Amino acid sequence: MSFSRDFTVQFGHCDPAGIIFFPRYFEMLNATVEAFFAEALNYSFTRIHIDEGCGVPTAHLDVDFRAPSRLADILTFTLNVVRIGGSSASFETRVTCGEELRMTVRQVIVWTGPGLRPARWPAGLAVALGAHLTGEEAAT
Ligand SMILES: CC(C)(COP(=O)(O)OP(=O)(O)OC[C@H]1O[C@@H](n2cnc3c(N)ncnc32)[C@H](O)[C@@H]1OP(=O)(O)O)[C@@H](O)C(=O)NCCC(=O)NCCSC(=O)c1cc(O)c2ccccc2c1O
Repeated sequence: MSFSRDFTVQFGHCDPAGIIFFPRYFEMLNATVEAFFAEALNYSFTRIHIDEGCGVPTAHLDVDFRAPSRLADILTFTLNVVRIGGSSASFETRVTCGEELRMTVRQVIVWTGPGLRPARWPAGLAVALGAHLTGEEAAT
């Protein structure tokens, strides 16, 4: 099951060349992941970070920029969970503007407990992530 979020490219997202500056994509990506945890997994960043003193830092990012984005473009970030490990999970996010592919991201996040050490996914969160698993692992 995919999770999607739309962002409109604003003036402040763009560089003097008139295209989106790449760190702004990563902020949108993080906003997508944050919304995915809150809305799809019912496990907000406030609960993770403030209430439980845990975290989900990104350990790995693999990114391809396929076409530039410009002011007023409406970008759709579509996130899929493609792997769930003991303490990590892999997300794949496609960024499109209409039919055009703008960026693809493969991201590994790691559940961390106190002291930012890796820890096994809490059982309920693993189940919630599993409900969103797509691809080969979901079929097995
Ligand atoms: C991330 C670490 C805490 C991992 O610690 P360590 O390297 O000791 O991990 P292990 O070897 O024990 O492996 C545990 C687990 O992780 C997988 N893994 C580890 N490294 C990688 C990697 N480079 N690529 C892919 N996978 C990796 C490993 O396979 C194991 O998986 P299992 O499923 O088998 O258990 C540590 O490396 C660390 O602290 N790194 C620095 C993290 C960091 O600074 N990231 C950038 C800034 S943080 C950030 O951007 C961010 C912060 C948040 O709070 C977020 C919250 C929510 C969403 C996103 C956030 C976010 O992006």
